[in-house]
Amino acid sequence: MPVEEFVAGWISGALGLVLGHPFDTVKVRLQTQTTYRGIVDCMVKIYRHESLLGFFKGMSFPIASIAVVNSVLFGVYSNTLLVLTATSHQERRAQPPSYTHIFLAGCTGGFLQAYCLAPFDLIKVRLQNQTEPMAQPGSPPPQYRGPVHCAASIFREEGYRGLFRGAWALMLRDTPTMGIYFITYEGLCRQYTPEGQNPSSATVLVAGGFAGIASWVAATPLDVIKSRMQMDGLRRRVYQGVLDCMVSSVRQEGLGVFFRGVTINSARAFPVNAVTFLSYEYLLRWWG
Ligand SMILES: CN(C)C(=N)NCCC[C@H](N)C(=O)O
Repeated sequence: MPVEEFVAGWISGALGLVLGHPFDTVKVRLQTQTTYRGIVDCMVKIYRHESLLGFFKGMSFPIASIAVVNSVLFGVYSNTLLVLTATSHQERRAQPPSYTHIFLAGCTGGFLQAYCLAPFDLIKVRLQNQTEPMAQPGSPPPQYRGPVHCAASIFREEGYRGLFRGAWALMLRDTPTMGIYFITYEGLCRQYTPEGQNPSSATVLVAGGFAGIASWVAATPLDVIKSRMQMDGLRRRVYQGVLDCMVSSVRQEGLGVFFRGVTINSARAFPVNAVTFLSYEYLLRWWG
C-alpha cells in the first residue's frame, strides 16, 4: 500500500488547518450560540472579549489529530482508487479514473475519516464554545482547562460513548460530501488541463478552493446538526438523536437554520483547500 499519500495528506491538512481555524471558531459560535448578530459582530465580540487568542481556541487538538484524520482521508481515497482502477497516483493523469470511481473513493475516505475525527472534533467544538477570556486572573475559570481536561471530563461524565457524541451526524455529513469534494477537484483540474499533463499551480489552487466551497455548501446543513449534537449533553440532553435535532431546530428557527454558517464556511473553505491540494500535489510530485 503506497504510504506517500498518507504523509502528504497529513502535512497538507495541517497547513490548511492553521489557516482556517479562526474562521472555524466563528462558524461554530454562529451555529451553536444565538448571542451573535452575524459574522462581523461575532468577530468583534471574540476579539474584544477574548483577544486574538480567542480565535485559536481548540486548535491544539486538531493539529495533533490532523496526522490521523487527513492522512486517513487522502490515503484511503487514493488507495480505494488503486483498488477500483488499478492505477497509482502518478498513472492517473494518463489514465484518468471515472467520476463514479472518484465519488466512491471520496465517500469511502470521508466515511472512515469521520470515525477518526469524531472525538477530536467534539473536543474542538466544546473548547471553541467556551466564551471566557483565556488566562485572565480573577475571571471565572472555564469549564474545560484544555483538550486533555476536556476529553477526561467528557469520559468521566458521559462515558466512552460521550466522546462519540455527534458522530452519526458527522458520518452523514462527511460520507457524501467528500465524494463531492474529490469530484469537484478532479473535474475542474481536467477541465483546465491539457490531456495527460499535470495541472498547473493556479489550476490546483482554484480547483482545490472550489472543491472546498462545493463540499462545505453541501455539508453545512448536517454540520449545524453535528455541532448542536456535540454541544448537547453538556448540561442536560435536549435532543433524542439526529432526526430530533433536525426537527426541533427547524421548528424553532425555520429552514434557514440549515444554512447557518454557510458564508463563513465557504470563506474559510477556499484558502484552506487551495493550500491543502497545492501542498498535497506538490509533495506527491516531489516524492514521485
Ligand atoms: C465536511 N466537509 C465538506 C469537508 N470536510 N470537506 C473537505 C474539506 C476538508 C478540509 N480539511 C476542510 O476542513 O475544509
